[in-house]
Amino acid sequence: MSQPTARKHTALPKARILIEALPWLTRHHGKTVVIKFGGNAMVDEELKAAFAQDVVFLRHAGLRPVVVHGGGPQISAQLDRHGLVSEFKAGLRVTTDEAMDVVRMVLAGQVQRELVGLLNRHGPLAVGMTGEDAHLMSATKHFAEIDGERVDIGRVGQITEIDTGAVQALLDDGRIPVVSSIARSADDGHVYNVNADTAAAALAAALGAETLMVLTDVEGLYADWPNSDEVISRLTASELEKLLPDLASGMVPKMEGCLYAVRNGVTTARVIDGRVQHSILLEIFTDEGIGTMVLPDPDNDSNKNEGADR
Ligand SMILES: Nc1ncnc2c1ncn2[C@@H]1O[C@H](COP(=O)(O)OP(=O)(O)O)[C@@H](O)[C@H]1O
Ligand SMILES: CC(=O)N[C@@H](CCC(=O)OP(=O)(O)O)C(=O)O
Repeated sequence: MSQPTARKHTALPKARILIEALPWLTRHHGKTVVIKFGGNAMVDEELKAAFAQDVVFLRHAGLRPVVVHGGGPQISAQLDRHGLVSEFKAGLRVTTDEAMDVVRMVLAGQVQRELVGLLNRHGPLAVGMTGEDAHLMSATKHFAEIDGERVDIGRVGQITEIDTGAVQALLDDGRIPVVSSIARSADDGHVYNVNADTAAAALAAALGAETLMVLTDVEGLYADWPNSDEVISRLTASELEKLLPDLASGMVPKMEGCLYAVRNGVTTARVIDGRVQHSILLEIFTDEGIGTMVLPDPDNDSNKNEGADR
């Protein structure tokens, strides 16, 4: 006779955990969240599977998650197999026409397919697309700026327009769009390689997303990288803007993207450690968060549309 009572008690902590999440879930019900999964965080099979579980959890909890994925290391490995060297300028890959074919093949044919497969283990949810599909992302050629000089870095694109129609239709249908950061050229028949952080931020702003979450291979934005591992836990758009000139490598497009997002209607942009299992749920369900949170300036009306160059 005592068994049912004992079972009830064992389940009580689980019930409490679910109820603790209730205020967050109520606040975010129906909201769009754009999650950028960086190539450097996609290193381990268990981590990738846990990432997919978190995204599916958000979807079943009533949010509208959109995944934008990277794949920098995977592209570099494939270029290497083709005997092509990888060179980055201002955090962006110098992309020859030959390299562009490899970029497209790896992002759309390999990395995106793998994520779609992992998400669809949980049901008919994920649909992969690139920025080429249904005019999702149009771009023109982007020139890097190095020491005040305009530098040609090949087929790297700067997003000029986003048509969110197809993504919204998928979200309305209960699907999880998984987007590769390749854009169609607005002026010739080519395609462009767009940094995935930049693409995620632009898409988050265009969708009017509540949150942009960027998963990477560090704990967050370090105050004095590489000399110290002190993570900046939260900062405003203006504070971030002051730090931008001192940032290096992959953090440049990431933080420019966060700045653009919060200055164009996204409520928070977060950089979190994708090497930690279930980092998305940890970020959501811990009050202080686990990474770096960028917030709009208290009165951000004057900042509208002054974000990063794109
Ligand atoms: N201030 C900083 N804080 C954290 N990481 C930084 C900083 N400046 C440069 N980095 C570098 O940026 C990298 C993250 O960018 P990137 O390699 O492009 O990751 P992803 O593949 O996730 O987009 C980190 O691994 C680190 O080496
Ligand atoms: C122009 C440019 O640099 N494009 C990136 C696109 C992939 C990407 O951004 O991947 P991560 O998020 O893993 O860095 C590249 O070719 O590596």
